[in-house]
Amino acid sequence: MTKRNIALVAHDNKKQELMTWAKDNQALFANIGIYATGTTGRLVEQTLNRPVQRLLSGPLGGDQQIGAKIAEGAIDVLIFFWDPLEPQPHDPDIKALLRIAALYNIPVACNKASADYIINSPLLHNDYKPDLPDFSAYTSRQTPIDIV
Ligand SMILES: O=C(CO)COP(=O)(O)O
Repeated sequence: MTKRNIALVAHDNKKQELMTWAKDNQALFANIGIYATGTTGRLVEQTLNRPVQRLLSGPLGGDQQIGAKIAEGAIDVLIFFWDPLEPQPHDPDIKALLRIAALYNIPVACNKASADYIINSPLLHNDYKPDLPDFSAYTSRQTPIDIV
């Protein structure tokens, strides 16, 4: 079976909830690679006692790095417990990450209920791969752009 990679991200007020969820589902992660933003990743490593591909902290560019990995096809699922009650300084980056996840047609969970659905989905544990959208109409322009 193709190896899956999951991205785990949580805002500060949601980190405890994500760690509890990750611990509760530890067995289901056994054969899945984990990417995470900096602080979330450190906590996941401690909680699950396993290595994680840690990127930068979210406010320092970590959300954008996760987004870039999704665009490269390296991440299959995004579990992002974002905080609906507190403004974040890097809100544009968060929005960009959610946009990229939608664009590349990967499953996204924003809370425990949706994360439970995804992690228990048989689709995650077999060879199912969502279709990649057809971007051919958007790839490099065939005609030069006139700049006046
Ligand atoms: O801010 C984040 C996501 O937007 C998460 O970053 P940290 O995991 O470094 O706290």
